[in-house]
Amino acid sequence: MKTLVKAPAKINLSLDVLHKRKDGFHEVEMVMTTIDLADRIELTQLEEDVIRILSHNRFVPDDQRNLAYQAARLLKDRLQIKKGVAISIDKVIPVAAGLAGGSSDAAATLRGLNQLWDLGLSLEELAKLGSEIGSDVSFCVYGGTALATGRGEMIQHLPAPPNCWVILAKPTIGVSTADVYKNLNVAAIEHPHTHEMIHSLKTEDYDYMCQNLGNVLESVTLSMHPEVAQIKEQMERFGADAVLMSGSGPTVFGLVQFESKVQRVYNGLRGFCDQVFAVRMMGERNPLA
Ligand SMILES: C[C@@](CO)(OP(=O)(O)O)[C@H](O)COP(=O)(O)OP(=O)(O)OC[C@H]1O[C@@H](n2ccc(N)nc2=O)[C@H](O)[C@@H]1O
Ligand SMILES: Nc1ncnc2c1ncn2[C@@H]1O[C@H](COP(=O)(O)OP(=O)(O)O)[C@@H](O)[C@H]1O
Repeated sequence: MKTLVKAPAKINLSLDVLHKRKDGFHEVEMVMTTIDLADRIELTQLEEDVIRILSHNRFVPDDQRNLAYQAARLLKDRLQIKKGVAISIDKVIPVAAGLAGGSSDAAATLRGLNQLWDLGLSLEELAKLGSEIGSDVSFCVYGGTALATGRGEMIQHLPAPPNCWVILAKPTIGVSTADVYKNLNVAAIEHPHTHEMIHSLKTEDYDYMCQNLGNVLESVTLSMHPEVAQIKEQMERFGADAVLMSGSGPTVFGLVQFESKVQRVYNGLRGFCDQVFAVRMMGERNPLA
């Protein structure tokens, strides 16, 4: 028995940090949306009681460090499932990029195993389990567009962003999310306009959405990796309507409303980065599986 699940990447249209919590995590306010750049996860039931990870990407761990492995382990332990699973990950989303690739693989594994093992869990129950794996996993269980608060695991659904293209450019460096949060000076934060961003989605106002993109982690990653600033400049120079770093980076995304401009921005970035993508926002939430 097999099931195939899509694991889409996310971008943060806005990312604010309110304060550092006693548990070491940061209290955040993030508007997130899924984009049409996805890993494909194939889950095959095994009679032997093991979890196997198969991936051709050398940056993806094939043991218990893999977030998809952790998702299967969590379901097996909580629901006392004795069956095994082979998890094959066709990796498309760049790794350690600020696009939640690992979190989305974990979320897709939760949704897929719910179906494969006929567990009957709701998306809410899967999202709650996912929050034990990582802060971004709950959002990835639902997909779509949402305001994420708490450490990222509290989800309020929002309307899909106005139709547009997203050009993504990832420099060869990888960024550690923990290091970026560690280097953030919470006292000096200039807060982005989260409520205005939400308003732009509710009123389907593309220009207002572009004006209100903001990410407080951007300046931290930029100071650690100046090449990210160069990519931002290129993206602006080639005509993207608005440009921002996603999550803790280093991926930079540019929004483009008209298809006629997409090729120009895409080609302009190809000379600077190996990994460049032109995709659509997904808008819609994930099906249960
Ligand atoms: C920055 C964001 C924005 O969407 O995404 P990425 O850049 O990783 O994609 C997220 O907040 C990342 O979420 P995720 O990658 O799931 O983080 P976790 O595994 O839970 O945490 C990794 C580390 O980041 C720090 N962390 C994470 C979330 C948070 N609200 N406060 C934190 O301080 C902690 O040091 C933690 O040990
Ligand atoms: N399924 C997975 N895909 C990618 N990375 C994974 C996965 N499982 C664990 N990891 C580890 O998680 C780290 C963060 O990866 P990723 O989720 O791609 O980035 P980000 O947190 O920036 O969105 C990587 O360095 C990698 O070692």
